[in-house]
Amino acid sequence: MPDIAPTAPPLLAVRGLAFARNEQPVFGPLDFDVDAGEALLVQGDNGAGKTTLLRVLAGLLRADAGTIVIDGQPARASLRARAISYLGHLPALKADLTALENLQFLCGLHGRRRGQRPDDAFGIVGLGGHQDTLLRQLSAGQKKRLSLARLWLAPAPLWLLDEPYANLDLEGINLVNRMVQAHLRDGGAALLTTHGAYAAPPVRTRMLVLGRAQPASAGAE
Ligand SMILES: Nc1ncnc2c1ncn2[C@@H]1O[C@H](COP(=O)(O)OP(=O)(O)OP(=O)(O)O)[C@@H](O)[C@H]1O
Repeated sequence: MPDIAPTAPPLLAVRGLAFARNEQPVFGPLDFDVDAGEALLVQGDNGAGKTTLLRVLAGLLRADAGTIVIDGQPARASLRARAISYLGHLPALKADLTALENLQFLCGLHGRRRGQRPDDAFGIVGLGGHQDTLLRQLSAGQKKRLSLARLWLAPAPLWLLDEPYANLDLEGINLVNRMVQAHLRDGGAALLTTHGAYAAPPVRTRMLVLGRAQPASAGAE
């Protein structure tokens, strides 16, 4: 008998996923997989449903049809909480806490990767010296960098990144790409929405184009 090694399930498997508002379809039905070590670039025009898709995957909106399976398990709330880190348009940060207090608070909620401390993340995202700055005194780009620090600290393997490049300077854009590369190298996966042409990180990437009459997903390197 040949020795056939069992193959790992995709980190994310989506089948027949559809979402409608007021009976008007926003997207779907969609079928796609994302493997560990892979990025999925979600593209489409304004209003095509990119943010909605990420919010459905994160469990913030309920799908009308379809299944979401994470690492071989149905995506129940407790699994999503462990497995998914969602970076949305609005940073989930508290205006009257300092930058460091925000990270400590979020690590308390979501846990943190082994060996990583909130203090260390400031240097990684280029916010060194801002630990004690109140969140409301940070610029939009600095807030985005703080959200990236939270993402960096989170232990979740599946990153859902909605416009992660927005408000960032060129160095910040490179930072996102380096973070995604390192995360994928560590066996994670990332879904990214973006309008930026520069924004495909140099990693194994699939494309998902929403809002067009064509197959929903196509593989790409
Ligand atoms: N809270 C809401 N209530 C009602 N309709 C909404 C709401 N949010 C989004 N929509 C509608 O759902 C559709 C998809 O919006 P979504 O934000 O997912 O698009 P998107 O592809 O992310 O767009 P963009 O590129 O502009 O960010 C749009 O037609 C939008 O008008």
